[in-house]
Amino acid sequence: MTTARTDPDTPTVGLRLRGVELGYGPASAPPVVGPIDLDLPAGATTAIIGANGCGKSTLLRGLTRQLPLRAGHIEVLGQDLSGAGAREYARTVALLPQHPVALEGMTVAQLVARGRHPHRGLLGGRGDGDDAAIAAALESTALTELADREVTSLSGGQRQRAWLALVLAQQTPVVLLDEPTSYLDLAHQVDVLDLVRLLPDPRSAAPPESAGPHASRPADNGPAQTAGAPPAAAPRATVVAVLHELNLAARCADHLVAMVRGQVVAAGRPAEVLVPEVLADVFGLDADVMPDPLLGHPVVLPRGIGDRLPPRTAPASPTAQEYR
Ligand SMILES: Nc1ncnc2c1ncn2[C@@H]1O[C@H](COP(=O)(O)OP(=O)(O)OP(=O)(O)O)[C@@H](O)[C@H]1O
Repeated sequence: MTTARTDPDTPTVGLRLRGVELGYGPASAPPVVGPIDLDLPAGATTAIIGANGCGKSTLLRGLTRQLPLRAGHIEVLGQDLSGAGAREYARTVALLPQHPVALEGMTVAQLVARGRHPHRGLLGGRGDGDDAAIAAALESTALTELADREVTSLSGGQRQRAWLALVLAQQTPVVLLDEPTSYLDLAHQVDVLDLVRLLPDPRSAAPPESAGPHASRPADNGPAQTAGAPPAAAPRATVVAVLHELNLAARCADHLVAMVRGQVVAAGRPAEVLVPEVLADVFGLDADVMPDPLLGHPVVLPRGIGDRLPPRTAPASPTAQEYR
């Protein structure tokens, strides 16, 4: 497993699952997820991959307590938060759901401000810290100029960034994202994932600039303590994202978890998980994998499914030079 830090005072496991089972309907129905034991590294980015319907979103719902555990327990940053109230939990763990819906008439700024609710007392008003967190979240998602627009009037990608801004404004040390890039163009996908994978842990005094959207990518996909951009004094948030785009997952995540039918079948660094045997197990996909020539992370080259494979000797394709 990838471990993010060596400091003995900070937990190296962000989320520790033991015997976790999740499901819908009567308890007698078979679980959709589990039982699973899983350690996700603290201060690092984990991507969960797997075929449609294998239980990725269900697992995230369990991690945010939207879905009660049928069995087992989850430790968050070394703590048992099972007895914590909803507000307290939401100060530690934030979720960007797969299909969030904004209220009609709500502006981007109003939506993002909802991320501050867990930080206020029951009668508490909005303070300077709230305004700063909202402004920073809008800026890092490039939405400052759209702050007064109604969320429902935005494009799919802008809307997705608005929801991400809400999660950023929540300033939690654990951030869960269910397909955060599904409506984004390629540049915004890279931008958003680079933003979230460098999110500072809000419990530290890290300068917010360390999570800037254009911060550079470490070359080797290594664990957090070797990542090039943030200084050693800026611990990162624990981020868990469901991602379908395997090459982006390999580029942006320190750690991958592959699921099949509610079970974890592989977990580790991208180069350990994205191998042809695992891709065949998880997706029924025949694929080659090779290292990215510049960044070093694995790149998946899908060849086909089962016996519907195209011929291996493809006709010569035009070179980049010929396109120019
Ligand atoms: N609210 C629900 N009630 C009953 N069954 C559900 C519910 N939500 C999901 N399921 C079922 O649980 C299984 C896992 O669904 P889940 O959404 O967790 O998969 P996923 O891996 O996130 O899929 P996708 O990649 O398509 O988003 C599926 O069989 C799905 O039909």
